[in-house]
Amino acid sequence: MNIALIAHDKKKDNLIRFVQKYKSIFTNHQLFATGTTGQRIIDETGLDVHRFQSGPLGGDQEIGAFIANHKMDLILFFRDPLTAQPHEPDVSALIRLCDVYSVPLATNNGTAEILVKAVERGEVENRSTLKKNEREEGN
Ligand SMILES: O=C(CO)COP(=O)(O)O
Repeated sequence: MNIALIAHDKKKDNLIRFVQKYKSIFTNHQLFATGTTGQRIIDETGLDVHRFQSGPLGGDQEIGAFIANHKMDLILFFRDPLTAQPHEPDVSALIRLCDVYSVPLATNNGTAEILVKAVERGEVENRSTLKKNEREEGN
């Protein structure tokens, strides 16, 4: 399963703690992240992470492109709702694409807890498999 991990600056500590807590689950999946978030996860958890550009430099859009190509199965995006982001349009576009493609998205710790437990139980669908099945069924 391809999982994207993203956190705004004031939520990065929060995300790191979350990834450490569920490291045994994350270790079984392919992890992707925006640049700074990804580097911190690598440094502080030892997990293998594919890093995109930093969010303000296009990282959110790169993850969006993966979503549009059915290559991202889950997004955990620890957003900071109290700080204006210079790349707010990119943030909105990423969230919009999750809705366009029905990709599960958590924007806070509480929802992320629920989703990661669903991943552990094997309840989150793999997008590429889902797309292949739809093609075969002619949808
Ligand atoms: O800004 C971000 C998401 O919108 C996160 O980017 P960084 O992980 O590079 O800080």
